[in-house]
Amino acid sequence: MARDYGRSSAFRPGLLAGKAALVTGGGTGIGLAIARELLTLGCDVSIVSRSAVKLDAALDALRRDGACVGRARAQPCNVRSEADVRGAVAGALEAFGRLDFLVNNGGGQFISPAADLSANGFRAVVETNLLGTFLACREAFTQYMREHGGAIVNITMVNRNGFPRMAHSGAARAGVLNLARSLATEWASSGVRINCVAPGIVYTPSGFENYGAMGEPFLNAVTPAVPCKRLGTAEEVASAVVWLLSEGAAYVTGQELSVDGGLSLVGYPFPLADTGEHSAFPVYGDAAVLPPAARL
Ligand SMILES: CCCCC/C=C/C(=O)SCCNC(=O)CCNC(=O)[C@H](O)C(C)(C)COP(=O)(O)OP(=O)(O)OC[C@H]1O[C@@H](n2cnc3c(N)ncnc32)[C@H](O)[C@@H]1OP(=O)(O)O
Ligand SMILES: NC(=O)C1=CN([C@@H]2O[C@H](COP(=O)(O)OP(=O)(O)OC[C@H]3O[C@@H](n4cnc5c(N)ncnc54)[C@H](OP(=O)(O)O)[C@@H]3O)[C@@H](O)[C@H]2O)C=CC1
Repeated sequence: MARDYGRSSAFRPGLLAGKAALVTGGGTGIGLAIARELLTLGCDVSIVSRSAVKLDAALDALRRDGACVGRARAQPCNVRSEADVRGAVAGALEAFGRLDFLVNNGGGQFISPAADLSANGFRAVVETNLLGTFLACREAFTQYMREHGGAIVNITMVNRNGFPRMAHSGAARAGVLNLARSLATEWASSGVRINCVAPGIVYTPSGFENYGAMGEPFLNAVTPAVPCKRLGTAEEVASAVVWLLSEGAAYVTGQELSVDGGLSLVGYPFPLADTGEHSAFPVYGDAAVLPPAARL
């Protein structure tokens, strides 16, 4: 029987009652699923992103959702803007009086061979994913968590072997993980934990719209490469985020949890065939000993 993951939770009801969270990119896809899960467990949630239209639609859906127990609010914020991020954290605190949890989910990238990336395109992706995460962490810490403790989860990406055609994003996400490790140590004395969740390929209509015509061929190529033979759901990512925020993860900090159906165990999100011809790759020794099947 199909289960409605969007309206139920694997966690006990009321688990996060009396807590408050800020979720960046909380109006769509994975961020919206995280907001919904937190609200279902009794947490008050501020969602922020650039588009007021997306935020309004999300807020409307969350407020109509009978499973959402906590209070929801929204505030436009571009995480690349220091002033916006400062205002988003201040707004969340003003509304709910506390900020126990921060989820840095807002982000993204575009597909491009590295050789074609402009400096501005590289900068846009690094600013969105790495600078934006840093700014939100710093503001949450200085405005509230330094005195009161808290838990932070950053959404990164399965990319430990790099991410061909998304080199800008792979570099930024690796930076986010290293940032998390530094902050986990620096801020431990304030009772702040910080971890990352690295999704594999998760189907979100909003996320894949971003890739236009390139999205479908990618899906066709990647699904067979996942050991679980399917893509992930936003709710599967949200569930991992909630566990890391919860007191059940009290001894976990500075870590990255992959939610990827095993994809990180077997290679790249992009099939190697997609990275071009390899006949130019040099050989040392006698190339003639390699049978045809050993050299494509
Ligand atoms: C199919 C593979 C899936 C793999 C798994 C991953 C899935 C996901 O992550 S799903 C999430 C998808 N959602 C998003 O990515 C949404 C957020 N993304 C964005 O907003 C943009 O990608 C952004 C991060 C680049 C920010 O855009 P914006 O601030 O609007 O950027 P500008 O228009 O100011 O452009 C700056 C710079 O970047 C170049 N650029 C932007 N888009 C593209 C593109 N599609 N292709 C090539 N270049 C692009 C743009 O040209 C600018 O550079 P210059 O022209 O040199 O000034
Ligand atoms: N889906 C997948 O397979 C994977 C996704 N991820 C990451 O997970 C996160 C969520 O992705 P997903 O839900 O799939 O896709 P979405 O496109 O639905 O989510 C991206 C969200 O980030 C927000 N956002 C983008 N740029 C900014 C910005 N500058 N300031 C504030 N908010 C911003 C967007 O809202 P708005 O446009 O209103 O600003 C949107 O809500 C992203 O960081 C994504 O890269 C990682 C690995 C795989």
